[in-house]
Amino acid sequence: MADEVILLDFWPSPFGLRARISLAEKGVEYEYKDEDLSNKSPLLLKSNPIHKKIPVLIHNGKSICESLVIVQYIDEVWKDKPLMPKDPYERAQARFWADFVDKKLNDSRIWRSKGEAQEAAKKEFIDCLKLLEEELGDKPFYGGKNLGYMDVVLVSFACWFYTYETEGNFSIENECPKIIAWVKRCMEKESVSKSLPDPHKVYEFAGVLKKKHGVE
Ligand SMILES: N[C@@H](CCC(=O)N[C@@H](CS)C(=O)NCC(=O)O)C(=O)O
Repeated sequence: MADEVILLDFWPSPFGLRARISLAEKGVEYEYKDEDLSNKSPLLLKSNPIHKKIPVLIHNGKSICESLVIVQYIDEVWKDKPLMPKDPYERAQARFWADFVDKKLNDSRIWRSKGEAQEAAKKEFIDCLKLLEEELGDKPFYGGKNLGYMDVVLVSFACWFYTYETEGNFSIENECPKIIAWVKRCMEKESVSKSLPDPHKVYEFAGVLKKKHGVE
């Protein structure tokens, strides 16, 4: 019997995008369900009762939560085009940098705030990207010759870069040209270019969110 794969997601979510890119890389067919996060579906509440967040992957009735866990699960179940490095040390490094992205890079103050808070967020963001540039080194991808786990984890934020730049009034390419060159390389992969939403649509969405939360 064919696998039943459902993804509970929300279109501009970088976390959901990690699952979408991984499933596309592996060529897995699935049912996509876009959630209204202000009115979460009973299925989402039942499948992720702890955090009540997207993404949730439901594979043959079993739910898997948290994007980093989901990407690793997808990689273990569908073995074609491995995302995780084979070597245990390199795997540990990939997990370390993925954790770094979630703890340090993911900061909505860069587009939601103004003044000092925004400047501080911008500086931290650029500092993080510079460290990530160093980690990439001369490799085409974090995964080496091919797209790997860390590439999937980080590139999911690329559709937000336009919002960060427009709201923060800076150019990521000027600050971190190697990161932008890497994003362009990732976008040559159909799994990435077909998954990432239009950055202008994301910007419009961010504007709506700011208005809703009373940020000018
Ligand atoms: N650590 C989680 C973060 C997921 C997350 O923050 N999801 C957001 C959308 S981008 C969400 O579902 N928010 C709904 C809520 O907080 O109620 C992951 O990596 O999956």
